[in-house]
Amino acid sequence: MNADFGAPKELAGGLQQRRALYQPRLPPCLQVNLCGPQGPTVRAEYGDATTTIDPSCAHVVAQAFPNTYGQPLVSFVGPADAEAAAVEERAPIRSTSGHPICMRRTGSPSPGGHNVVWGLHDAIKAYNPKSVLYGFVGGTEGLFSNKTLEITDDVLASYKNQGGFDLLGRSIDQIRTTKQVNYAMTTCRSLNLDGLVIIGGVTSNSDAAQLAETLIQNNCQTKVVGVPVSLNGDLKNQFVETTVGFDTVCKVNSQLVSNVCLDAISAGKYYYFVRLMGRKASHVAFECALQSHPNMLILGEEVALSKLTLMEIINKICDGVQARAELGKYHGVLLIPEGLIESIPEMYALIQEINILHNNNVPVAEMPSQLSPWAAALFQFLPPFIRRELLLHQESDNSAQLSQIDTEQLLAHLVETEMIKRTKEGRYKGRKFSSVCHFFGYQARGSIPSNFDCDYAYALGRISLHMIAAGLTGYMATVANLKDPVDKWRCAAAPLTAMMSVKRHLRGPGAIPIGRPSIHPSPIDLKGKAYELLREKASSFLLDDFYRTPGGIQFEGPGSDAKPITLTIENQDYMGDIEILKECLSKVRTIVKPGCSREILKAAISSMLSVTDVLTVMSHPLNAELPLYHFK
Ligand SMILES: O=P(O)(O)OC[C@H]1O[C@](O)(CO)[C@@H](O)[C@@H]1O
Repeated sequence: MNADFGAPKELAGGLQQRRALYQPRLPPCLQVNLCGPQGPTVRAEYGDATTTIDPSCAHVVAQAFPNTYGQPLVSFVGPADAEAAAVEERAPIRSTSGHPICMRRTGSPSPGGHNVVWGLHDAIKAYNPKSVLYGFVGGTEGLFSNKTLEITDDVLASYKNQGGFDLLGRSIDQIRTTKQVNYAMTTCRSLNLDGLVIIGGVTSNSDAAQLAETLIQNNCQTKVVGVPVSLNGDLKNQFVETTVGFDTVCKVNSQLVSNVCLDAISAGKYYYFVRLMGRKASHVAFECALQSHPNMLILGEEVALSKLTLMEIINKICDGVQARAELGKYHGVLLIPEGLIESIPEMYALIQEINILHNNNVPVAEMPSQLSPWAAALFQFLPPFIRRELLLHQESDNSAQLSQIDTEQLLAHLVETEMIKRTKEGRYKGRKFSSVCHFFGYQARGSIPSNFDCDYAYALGRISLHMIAAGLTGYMATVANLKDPVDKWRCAAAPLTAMMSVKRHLRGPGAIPIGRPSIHPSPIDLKGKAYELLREKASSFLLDDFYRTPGGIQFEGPGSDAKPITLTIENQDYMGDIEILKECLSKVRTIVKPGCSREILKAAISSMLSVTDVLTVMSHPLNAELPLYHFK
């Protein structure tokens, strides 16, 4: 374990130091703490009782969480003057911010994670300066073994608005077994904690729900609160619009992808196969495609829905390569999510067989010989590097180690083989196919967080304190209206059980046990507006080299308040966007002549504006009137 957790960091002059001075903007209801130590506090308002996201399993969730199921939604509002409480009258709070992370799935470092701790610290001190905030060093293992670091202004100074999660670190990814839960409970008791804040994605927050329930059952007073932090962007539901870290990671990766696009078109000789992080869901790859317009994007969700086989995917890519060759183009960029491999039906079945062998403690060297005949045949067909990677021990959610499987190399290898075959058969007459592979994974995770992630994370940290102060347990801190400026954000808390569902999955041949209730990753909405837009543009992306260069993250000036396209589009209120529409029109005015045809207008809009703007213009009720409206 790193002994230097919490040690002051030397910040590079210029940008890094300047970022440390950035003061996150606060949603209105949280600004009250700025009124000074005697100022009023935030008030919790209780709404309707909740059930679960999937009503068909409400009874299972209710049974598993008898004390925390059905709790009401809570929203936080500014104070009523009469209720203003002097700081001195409030009892101090002892809270910790655990980062129960680790392993490989949830809780991995996400840009913005430090600001949750900072927000919580500032809120706890504003609540009562005598309150104490501890962080568990080394993540979950620090929680189990009660290794804490007191978070103070001095400790935080060089971590504000900085990337990574090196303030507290990470270890394993779960608080799940009875032993682990008991260790956590012992720590909560021995520190006499009022609250435990768990920062992470779907897995960490599912574990938080279980811990909250267990603590109540064991009369432990510590309140457990979850905070949605995950670069994967897959903790998304009617209560949670996005997770902290997703915006930054997509911006960094979009820049890298667009750099590769420009390189591809400049050199004109390589196909770049780029794999992006995101676990089972493809949100990161999807957002990066909307930002940078690569030639192809293979979404895991599409593959799973259409049950595309590996060879069908390869043929689809080869058809694209061939269509481009007919236009004289021998370069291109293809994006894939790391979860693609598990979305391919036969690969999924193979991975499941390997998992069963792992669960039965079969030595890795003996596994290939114990596969079923069809799985063994598929396994033998795969290149040796993929075989080795597939045999790695699975993650705690039974999935393969997705970050370690070079799916982009597998696809590039099979595409090359197929293109050679097509050449030999006389079906392809173009130049030799050449590929270069990349995995854009870890390089984005430690990035300096965007303004959006800084603000969002800091607000969630502050909300956590108000949740603990209100006595909430088994809840997640949430912020609504994220697509709008911060002064329109609404702060709330939603019961973790309300986000749960139960998945049925096979654990052994023929067995049909029911999974435990948990928060599951949300896939891309294949009926959503963003996906519809991407589909509309797919053939133009494939053939026209419609690359877009969003550039690096901006911290000041134009672009510094840009939000994820998917977040914006899915929450777009077209009627309310007349201002954006007008702005789009004024940009278009500079390149098309009055009275031009609708097609030219559409092309101009597409080439000049971001996809968000295009969608805004094209879907706006005034769209039908556009030429008249604007050009008369
Ligand atoms: O750092 P590790 O343990 O390799 O974890 C990698 C995993 O973490 C994530 O970056 C975030 O959950 C995933 O996209 C990836 O599969």
